[in-house]
Amino acid sequence: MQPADLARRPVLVLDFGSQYVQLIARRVRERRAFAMIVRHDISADRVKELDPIALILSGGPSSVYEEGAPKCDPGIFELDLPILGICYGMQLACQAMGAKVDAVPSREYGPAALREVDGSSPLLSDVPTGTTVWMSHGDQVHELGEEFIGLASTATCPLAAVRHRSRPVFGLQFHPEVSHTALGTHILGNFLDKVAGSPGTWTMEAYLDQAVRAIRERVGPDERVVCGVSGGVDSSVTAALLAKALGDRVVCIFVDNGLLRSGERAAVVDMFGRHSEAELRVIDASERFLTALEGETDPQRKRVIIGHTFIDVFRDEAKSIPGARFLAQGTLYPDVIESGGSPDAPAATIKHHHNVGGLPAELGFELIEPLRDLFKDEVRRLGIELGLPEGQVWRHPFPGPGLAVRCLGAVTRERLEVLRRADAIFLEELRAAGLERATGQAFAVLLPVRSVGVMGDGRTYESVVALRCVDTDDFMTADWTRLPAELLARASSRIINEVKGVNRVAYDITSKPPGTIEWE
Ligand SMILES: Nc1ncnc2c1ncn2[C@@H]1O[C@H](COP(=O)(O)OP(=O)(O)OP(=O)(O)O)[C@@H](O)[C@H]1O
Ligand SMILES: O=c1[nH]c(=O)c2[nH+]cn([C@@H]3O[C@H](COP(=O)(O)O)[C@@H](O)[C@H]3O)c2[nH]1
Ligand SMILES: NC(=O)CC[C@H](N)C(=O)O
Ligand SMILES: [Mg+2]
Repeated sequence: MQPADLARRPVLVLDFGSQYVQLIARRVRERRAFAMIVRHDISADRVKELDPIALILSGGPSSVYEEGAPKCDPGIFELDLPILGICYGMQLACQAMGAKVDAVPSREYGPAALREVDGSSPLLSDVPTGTTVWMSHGDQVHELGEEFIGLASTATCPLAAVRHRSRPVFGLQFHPEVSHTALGTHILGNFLDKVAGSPGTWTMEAYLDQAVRAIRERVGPDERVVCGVSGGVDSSVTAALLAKALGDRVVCIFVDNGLLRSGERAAVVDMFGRHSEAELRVIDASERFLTALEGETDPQRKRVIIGHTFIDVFRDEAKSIPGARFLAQGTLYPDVIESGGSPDAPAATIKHHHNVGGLPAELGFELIEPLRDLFKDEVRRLGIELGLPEGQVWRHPFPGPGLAVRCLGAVTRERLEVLRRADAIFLEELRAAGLERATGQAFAVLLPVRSVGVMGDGRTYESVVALRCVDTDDFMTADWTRLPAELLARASSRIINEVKGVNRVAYDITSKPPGTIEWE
């Protein structure tokens, strides 16, 4: 087997509803193995098809002894694959093989120190006694039965780590994936390297080779790929990847949907011209988008309208591109998860990302989405690997539905213009303060309310703009940026003075969760 193929064999993370399931996937990738999150009840047959090197059973809010608690297909324990159960996952694996699980009298949340560590076990190799681990449980394994052996304890948890006597099955009652568990990534690494035999070669370089090969296998010599580009990181990386795989059989399409920021169209065309060899077509579809959005105020319906209109525009343009069977998009893992996940890993729908949940049923293209498994920071590393310029790689994201999901309420040309000007001022001030690169994403939102003010001794009754700026690497979680008060003051005063129709500016101090980054 080629090293690249072995690198590509996944570690499947079975999702039992843990808050931390994404984090487990990230940690696995940090140890250079390829993680895929799948539903907890994935069948043993499907697992065999996916050909993983190991399984990780996540934690979860349920108790294994409750009616209706999520279970896995018992067949997965018969596949002889290395398995690591974390918290609920450990309780489930132990219960499935004869152990007893019960509620503990006092629940355990937060730090605990490991004792009686069996350092001869591969899982806990180089993990000293006294290591701090993070606990979050109200149940625990009481009687191990015949098949398991304890590997470590804490003051209140006699079985903090266990292993099966003869199979490569391990369990951790604590959470190795959270950063508060000292050596957590090391312990996961022990499982991957020493138990599962992971080659640790899942690098961005290996990913790139693999992705290029897969594209070449799919697209025939007379076929072409239409690639939606927005100037954003994800689509620029997608376009560069396609150009590497297919040369001039890629046609890039940038749609001006009338929802772009101030100066964006010219900047994108300029950047693309300087750094890409691929053909770029710019389509002015603003009339079409704004007409389709007329009178719509519901956030999900706005996204669906935009997703459909994008596809209509791509389809019309593809008529003049012979052999255009494929549409490429820069879809990332968070877009998929927030849109409700995939059949292998369903999740709650948070919002229809225009490029996933907002797509029409009949696409008219086959999709190529080489970044679908990646987080944003991984895409940025891939961009660097592909030689994209720094400015492009570190650009703040801008969503495909653009200003439509920041213009709360009805989307009209007039309201878009107000928003565009306020947004430009905020970004100008952020750049002037040298803080663009240090922050994850920043923008203005136009609220559908008016407030009373006093300007020039007279009463005003005008719109409110909210400013949002967040710190994040992966855009799955985020905290609001503690921007300097002087910067906020300057932005606020300039927006009110320079943008007619706005008399109040607010700063959004909500993290994600519970908020999302965008307001709609
Ligand atoms: N104006 C546009 N014209 C053509 N395609 C677009 C446009 N906006 C978005 N897309 C398509 O939708 C995909 C998802 O958009 P998204 O904003 O998530 O990614 P991006 O714009 O490439 O990167 P970033 O997240 O950094 O903004 C893009 O990768 C691209 O394929
Ligand atoms: O191309 C996109 N189409 C969409 O429909 C969409 N919705 C949100 N986003 C971007 O995704 C990231 C996470 O956003 P939320 O916290 O608002 O869900 C942030 O970077 C958002 O800007 C989108 N990008
Ligand atoms: N974090 C978890 O996986 C918790 C598992 C189980 N609900 C418990 O309380 O022990
Ligand atoms: Mg974008």
